[in-house]
Amino acid sequence: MGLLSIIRKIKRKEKEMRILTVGLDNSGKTTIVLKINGEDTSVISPTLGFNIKTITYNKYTLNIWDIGGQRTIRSYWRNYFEQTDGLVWVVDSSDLRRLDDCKMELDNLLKEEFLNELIVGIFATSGHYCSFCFGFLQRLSGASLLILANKQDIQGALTAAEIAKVLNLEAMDKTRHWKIVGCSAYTGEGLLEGLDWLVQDIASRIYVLD
Ligand SMILES: Nc1nc2c(ncn2[C@@H]2O[C@H](COP(=O)(O)OP(=O)(O)OP(=O)(O)O)[C@@H](O)[C@H]2O)c(=O)[nH]1
Ligand SMILES: [Mg+2]
Repeated sequence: MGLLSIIRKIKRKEKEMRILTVGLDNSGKTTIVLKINGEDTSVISPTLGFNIKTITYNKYTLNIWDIGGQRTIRSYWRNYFEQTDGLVWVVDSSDLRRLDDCKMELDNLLKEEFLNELIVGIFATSGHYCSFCFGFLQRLSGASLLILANKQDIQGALTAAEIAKVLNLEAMDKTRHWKIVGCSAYTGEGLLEGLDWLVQDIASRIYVLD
């Protein structure tokens, strides 16, 4: 594949973003995605596989994958990493007992996601110096990471700053683009602020050729 066709390929796809929503079970992933999409959030059940929503946001088409977070199905998360532009990690800020578990799962996820992107990038582009460089540069920092400190409407919930401390986000790999936002899927507070940052960050990171 020549340089021009690579650029064309990138430009054709630039309006689409693949976003993965993950986090422990009961953290509010499905409720958040429904709320963002303007759907009824009153009847929700645990996600046993995944749901996909396609949402038009500004000039972008977002393919949002909402993956079930129960312990027994967490090992399947890695199956969804390929070509992911944005990761949304949802935390139940009121579930203090499970914050250690939450931190451990996030650390594991980031390690796996980074390796996966790197391996895919190398195999998909092997033999082509230019495309290797593009793939490598695009993926170097891994997906943009938005952490949603959900359920801020519950009394006693930790703030976004407190969650950031517990998850030790400042110690994260410096190449990773991340942001934490406090939100409530019930009131809608914080959701658009988070989504806005994510979409802008992906756009500036991936579509550098625009
Ligand atoms: N108070 C409050 N409850 C919430 C909020 N978001 C979600 N919930 C509730 O938390 C529970 C779990 O929400 P889900 O959206 O199913 O959580 P999930 O992360 O998709 O769970 P899994 O699919 O099992 O991984 C439901 O009873 C929701 O109504 C929130 O912002 N505030
Ligand atoms: Mg769910």
